[in-house]
Amino acid sequence: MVAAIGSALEAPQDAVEIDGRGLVALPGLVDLHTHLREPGREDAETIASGTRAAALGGFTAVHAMANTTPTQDTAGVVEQVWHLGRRAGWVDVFPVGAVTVGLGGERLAELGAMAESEARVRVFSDDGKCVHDPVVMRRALEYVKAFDGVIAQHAQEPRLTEGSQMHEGVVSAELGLAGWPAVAEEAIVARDVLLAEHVGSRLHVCHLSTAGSVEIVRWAKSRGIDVTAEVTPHHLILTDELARGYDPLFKVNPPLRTQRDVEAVREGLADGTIDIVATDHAPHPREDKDCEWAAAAFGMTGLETALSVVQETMVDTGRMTWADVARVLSSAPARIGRVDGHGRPLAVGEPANLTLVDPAARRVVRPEAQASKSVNSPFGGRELPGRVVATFLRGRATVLDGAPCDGGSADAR
Ligand SMILES: NC(=O)N[C@@H](CC(=O)O)C(=O)O
Repeated sequence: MVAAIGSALEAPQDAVEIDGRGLVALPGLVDLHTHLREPGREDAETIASGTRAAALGGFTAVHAMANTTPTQDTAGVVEQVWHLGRRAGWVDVFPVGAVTVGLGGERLAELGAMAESEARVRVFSDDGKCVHDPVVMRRALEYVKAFDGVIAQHAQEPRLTEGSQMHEGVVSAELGLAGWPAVAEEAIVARDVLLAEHVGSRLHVCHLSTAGSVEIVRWAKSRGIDVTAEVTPHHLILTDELARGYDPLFKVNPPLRTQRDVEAVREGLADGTIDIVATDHAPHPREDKDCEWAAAAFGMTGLETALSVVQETMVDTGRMTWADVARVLSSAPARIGRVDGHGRPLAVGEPANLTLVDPAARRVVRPEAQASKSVNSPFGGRELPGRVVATFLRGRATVLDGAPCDGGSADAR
């Protein structure tokens, strides 16, 4: 808990002192969209390794996506993930529940049991797959109203994206790779905001990536529809031009779009149409990325670079203040996920979930030196601004001097 704020405070003798000159203090960051891969793909990431990466990125809470093996579609599996998160001790792990059994898109999973479980699930998503059947989506939206849950939709019309490899446009035509058209995202976003309005429920749009989706969400909000949206760091900075080298590090779902889309999502984030930045940290082992483009997995890591990318694209360009960063990376995701004790203002009596950032620092990203078990970062070798100096979870340092406090977690080493 924050005991006091001010200058010339009486600190206990054994207190650790940190020189905060030049640093920005943010409420601990909250990620609404992380793939921790455990259970099932511990070769890509474990809850311990992924949450250690999260702490190094300045996070104190992450939502763990449901596309694990077994799927997080029962109270038993979400409780297992929740317990493993507690045991690792780096951040609070909030499991996301699957919307449908096995992400199959047909039968609703046991949403109520997951909500009532020890994990207290409030965010439900088939992320990686779209809940494409409008009747199933409608039922899910209706069902979660009972416990103030939210459906986080991976907006991808499946028929329009069969075999898709990258954004459909000039570059895909030139490279001869099957395209993933913007309309495949926008058609689902448009349908879902109308469904959310119809049943009076809460909708969250995962990794929104096109200019058209920004316009639809802007329209929906102006109509009073209860919709929120996220953008990933990579969609704020990278474009489909990067596919020209056929390097699968740049293969991701939804795909990297055009410069016009990048401009639109930046503008949408700055004006509040897009509520949050979420990492969509999607670790994959080398063998799933060191192969030809068409065979490679979709996804990129992001927990350890997210804050730097937001600084580069939004703060250093003058589009947002650090107070806005606290909103889009902490208070708003905490509110959408209905998590207690995170995303709170830095004030006396509040839990000391806190991140200290040095905005003047610069560093070259070295994926091999990161804490994630996987190295599929699209930023390897790139210089980015900002450095997380310290992270505190309920007053306990998880990161100090930019290094993990491994004593905090027996499982994480
Ligand atoms: N974002 C990605 O490219 N990949 C995600 C799931 C997905 O959204 O396809 C993953 O789980 O790897």
